[in-house]
Amino acid sequence: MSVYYDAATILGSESRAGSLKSRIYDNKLGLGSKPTHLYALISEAAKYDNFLKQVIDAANFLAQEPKLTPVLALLLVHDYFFAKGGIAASANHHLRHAIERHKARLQAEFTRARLKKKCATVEQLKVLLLSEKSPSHRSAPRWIRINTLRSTLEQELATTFKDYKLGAPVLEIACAPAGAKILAIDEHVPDLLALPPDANFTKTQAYTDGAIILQDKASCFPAYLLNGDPAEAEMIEDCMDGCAAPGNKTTHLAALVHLTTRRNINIFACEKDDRRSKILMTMTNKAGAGNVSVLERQDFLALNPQDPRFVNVTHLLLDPSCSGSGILGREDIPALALPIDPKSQQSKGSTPSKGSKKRKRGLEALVQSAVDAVETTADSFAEETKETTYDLARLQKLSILQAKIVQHAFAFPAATKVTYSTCSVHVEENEAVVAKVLGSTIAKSRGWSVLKRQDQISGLQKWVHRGAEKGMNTGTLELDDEAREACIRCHPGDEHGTMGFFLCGFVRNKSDPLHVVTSQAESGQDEEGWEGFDD
Ligand SMILES: C[S@@+](CC[C@H](N)C(=O)[O-])C[C@H]1O[C@@H](n2cnc3c(N)ncnc32)[C@H](O)[C@@H]1O
Repeated sequence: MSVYYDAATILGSESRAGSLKSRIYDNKLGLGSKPTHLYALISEAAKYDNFLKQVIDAANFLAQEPKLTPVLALLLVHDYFFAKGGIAASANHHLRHAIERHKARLQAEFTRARLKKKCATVEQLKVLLLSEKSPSHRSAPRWIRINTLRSTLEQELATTFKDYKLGAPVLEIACAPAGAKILAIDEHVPDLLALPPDANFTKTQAYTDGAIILQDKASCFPAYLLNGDPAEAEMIEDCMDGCAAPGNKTTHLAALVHLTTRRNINIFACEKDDRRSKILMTMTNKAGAGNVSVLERQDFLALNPQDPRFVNVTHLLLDPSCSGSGILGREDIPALALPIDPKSQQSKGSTPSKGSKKRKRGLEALVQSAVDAVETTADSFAEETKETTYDLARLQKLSILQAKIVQHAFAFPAATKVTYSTCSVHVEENEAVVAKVLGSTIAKSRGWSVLKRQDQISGLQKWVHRGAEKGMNTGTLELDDEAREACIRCHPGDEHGTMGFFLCGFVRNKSDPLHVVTSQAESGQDEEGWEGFDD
């Protein structure tokens, strides 16, 4: 069976549940094509669908080809013009003939449409078409953090990325094909690179050695904010990552504190889920983060802040479970703009799947590691799961849990700095949580306040997107301007090429005599109690 028929089956109306990747790799449809080939064909065709539809409609040949459906035509014409090897079918295959019979007309319409777009080459055309896609369809760069526990930026630029041209704009990189040798050194976070979205580095030595880590730019903000500038970082004693798996932020923090002169900083990494605890162990070992102590299957809320092990914990990083609404849907089954079908006299778009309630970003793929995965194995170690439906009740439940986690962190006796982050775009999980914890008894009694913008590490001070405007906050929990300005937001799919993300830092002035530590606060007993919460 041809890859084109298989792709059409996946995109067909009967087979739309689940993510694109799961549809391909679960192979419940009995498809015979190589998964890598299928995935590449569908995701590439989806990038240029509007243009291809226009060319096919103008060439107007579908009525003469009874075996060509609009989906098949789009996929075949994509490969005819854009794939390196052209149409992937033998010289006498009927699908190839169905396109080649009309090649003069197709070529003329393709050239006309390309020139109308003022593009001298097909490569220029591809870049332009990608940049024209709406933000939700636009790719974000592949962000790569250099793990300074294993390597340096200079070393990686001279080896893994030695053929790459530096300094391309992020938008150009986000639109570049996998093979484009361009990259940018990030302007906000040190040791972070932007590369073309589909570039695959999982087969490189650097990846195998843990010298490079695939991590979204926004996900690098929390550890960078928590660590602060070099002078401030010298004040760090022990750290706690309360919700750590798979460990991207934990290993980033480990790398940052390693740059201080203090050699005995311990990072406790707490993870309540059994399977994710194992991933966390794997990740910290691979990254060479020897200063991380993993607390396996440990609920952060069940930790006693007074435990003598945590007496020196000064810095806490909190990145709890959230709705994942900021995660860019790389895996979604694309809704293709299809050519007009003269046989049915109507043009049908393929509607995106409402899909399963929870879309795992690849933990399944970890288990089925034998599968010939297209995407990187690192994507299997997803930081968060994206939920596809949100209702207010669910968001409020998450919000309560998130606020409890932050308030629990406030109770650690030596704590002076806490970061709270989510990959959610919802105010309920973000500014509303900040407002709630600032108003809590424990925050007031222990002197916790927001880490003001002017006191943030320079790269994040200059980050433009701050907390949601007044009036967007929910209920009575409004933040004042200073607190709103202290919040950091990343908007998914904008020109910065990040996922949707939220971050807020909190600091405590230990020496302030006004903030007498009450025994109630020290033991973590806020008026709401600490019974724990299961989401
Ligand atoms: C958003 S993910 C963390 C991603 C991680 N910070 C990273 O950068 O790789 C949230 C994790 O926290 C864990 N978690 C949620 N609530 C927890 C709790 N109360 N105690 C410990 N772990 C928790 C979840 O199982 C999940 O693995």
